[in-house]
Amino acid sequence: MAGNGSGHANGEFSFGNGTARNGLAKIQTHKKQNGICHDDSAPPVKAQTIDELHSLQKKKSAPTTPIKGTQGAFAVTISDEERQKQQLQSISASLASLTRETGPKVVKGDPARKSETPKHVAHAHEHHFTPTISVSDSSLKFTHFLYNLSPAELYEQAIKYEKGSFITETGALATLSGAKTGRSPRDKRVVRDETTEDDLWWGKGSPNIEMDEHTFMVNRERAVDYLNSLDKVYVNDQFLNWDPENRIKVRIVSARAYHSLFMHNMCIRPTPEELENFGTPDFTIYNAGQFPCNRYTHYMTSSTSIDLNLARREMVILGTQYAGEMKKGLFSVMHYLMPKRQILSLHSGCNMGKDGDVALFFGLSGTGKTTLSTDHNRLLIGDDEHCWSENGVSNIEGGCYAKCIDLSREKEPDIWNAIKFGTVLENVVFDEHTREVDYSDKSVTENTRAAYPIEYIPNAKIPCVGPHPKNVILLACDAFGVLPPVSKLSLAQTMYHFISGYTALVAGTEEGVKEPQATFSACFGAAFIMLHPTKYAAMLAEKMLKHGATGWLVNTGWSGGSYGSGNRIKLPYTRKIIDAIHSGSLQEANYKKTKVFGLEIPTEVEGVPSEILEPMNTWADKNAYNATLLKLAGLFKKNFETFTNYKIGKDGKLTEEILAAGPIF
Ligand SMILES: Nc1ncnc2c1ncn2[C@@H]1O[C@H](COP(=O)(O)OP(=O)(O)OP(=O)(O)O)[C@@H](O)[C@H]1O
Ligand SMILES: O=C([O-])CC(=O)C(=O)O
Ligand SMILES: [Ca+2]
Ligand SMILES: [Mn+2]
Repeated sequence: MAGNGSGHANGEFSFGNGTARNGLAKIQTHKKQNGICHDDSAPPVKAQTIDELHSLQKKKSAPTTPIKGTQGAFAVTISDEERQKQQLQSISASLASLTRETGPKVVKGDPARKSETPKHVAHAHEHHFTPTISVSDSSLKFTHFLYNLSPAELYEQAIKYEKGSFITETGALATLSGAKTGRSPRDKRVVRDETTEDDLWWGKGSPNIEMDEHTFMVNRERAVDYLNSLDKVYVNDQFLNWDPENRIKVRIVSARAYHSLFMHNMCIRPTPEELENFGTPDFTIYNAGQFPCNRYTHYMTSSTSIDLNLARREMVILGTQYAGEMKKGLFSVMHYLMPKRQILSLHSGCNMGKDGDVALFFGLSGTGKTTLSTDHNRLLIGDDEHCWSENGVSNIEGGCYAKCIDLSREKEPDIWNAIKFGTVLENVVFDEHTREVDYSDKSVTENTRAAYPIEYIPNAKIPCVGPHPKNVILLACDAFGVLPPVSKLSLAQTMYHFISGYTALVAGTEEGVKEPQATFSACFGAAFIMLHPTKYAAMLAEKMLKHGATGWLVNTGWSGGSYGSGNRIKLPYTRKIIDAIHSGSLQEANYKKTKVFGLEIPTEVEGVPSEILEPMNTWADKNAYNATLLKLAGLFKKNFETFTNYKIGKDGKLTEEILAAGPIF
């Protein structure tokens, strides 16, 4: 009966009578001189009212280090007031309608906080504004903007206002991307004008579906009107590219806290000081994804349109809330801007050994860039988008975007541990009570994803830059199960496979793909390139030659049969293969040449059963193997026909070598 108020030694139970030694303590009140009772167990709070008490909870955040350029004798110091005003003007310019003289009033802050009276108000578009009765209602309303909110603030916004937002057991923000759970490449359009006409890759095989300037403006206005019709929008001002000389300033205007947090994680986060001096962005995204495009508009073939205008440096998103569109839209922009500066942009992961040896991991969606570049024994430079310049490599992004389907703590511990507070978890299924995520559940989609800042990986290399690559690893997830787990490539073979960009597209990342199927995607990312593939290929060949990098082809796909009968190569084996590439031991191995594809395969790799290194050994039916091998070779040949008329680089010799480096049968 312990704890019941009375503890008689003999175990007898009784209620205390108030005077007994062991009974309940008698309530004592201290009589004060004025006769008022005080609960003085703790010092009183420094507030007179509840509102005042709540106002004490938060303190004003401000940059703590001095702002660059304001310290010198001739430095112009602008006041906080002035800076706020400039920022407001910049954002109201972003939100301005291009057809109406007055837009909504733009104010900073959360409309839910009624007590905070806006300090500054700007009219989106202010020139010759004469109030007349013909002014529309939209010019009288307020649009609030929430500027570079922190993850904690965005969590609160998402949970309060966005259905389907939940905190998981480990603290991640689980969210739904809506009807679209993958990118929509058939709805990605690029404005064809005088400059892009000659610069860009158009026509067969190109990802750049054309649209005209006028249609872009129609969609832009539609997106801006939608955003302005809301009570509030989110604005992110961030950077792309860790190379300080080639850093790009981006602004993302979006309607959802989910989108703002996603981009907070995926782009490079400015310091408070950098944000103060941000100025005008180099590129702006208008994400009105909840709102469809208008099918009566010219060029529109569905209710989704992702429109890129390079001259205006703007992108408009209508009809899809899949956040990957923003990430990959900006990647397309980099694929245009960087080659203009002789810098090669790459759809690759990148990591570095303790001794400074850098490896690039190319591959289409789902082939293992994120999984294999996230390596406990190496420093992570980035998982998806890089630049290779005269100075070495640099990550374009500030975060990672990992596939989560069947994620396990054992096989991918670093990614597992990165799924914590601040991480966006898209389209996963979780227990309604414990909020434990079931990573094997595909009920919403196969393409479940986690977006987290790169520093969530313990051995991230920050700043995310490194020296010139030593190994260039081409990842292919071969659903046919005929490509060897690893082969060493000549430069010509590397170029052949880079231009081919083969994989079996894993279900889900692109809309409408339900099971693996053979895909060829030039430069392992045709959906994102803007120039002709041979332009990137020539740059890669030149850089690999100059810096003595070795090319490798790694099959992270099937072994022992095609999809359906064989199995995916075990991740621990692939990791062993990658280890041997990094350590240099695979360079020294004995090799033999395969039939048809002419690939050099090692006879031994430490930690990998030797019999799987030659795919034919793993197939029970050798005839089926040979037939499948020839079938795939035929698909390669057919795909490469488009490129046979192009010269790669200055040297005609390399072009011929590349053509000869494909399958021969
Ligand atoms: N042998 C293997 N090698 C690599 N990945 C494997 C292997 N077997 C299974 N996988 C799984 O395949 C997926 C690879 O996805 P990953 O996120 O690395 O793709 P990605 O190349 O980064 O694609 P994206 O560009 O779409 O982000 C992971 O879910 C991983 O667990
Ligand atoms: O873009 C996405 O949605 C995911 C990704 O990295 C890719 O598909 O290459
Ligand atoms: Ca990835
Ligand atoms: Mn990718």
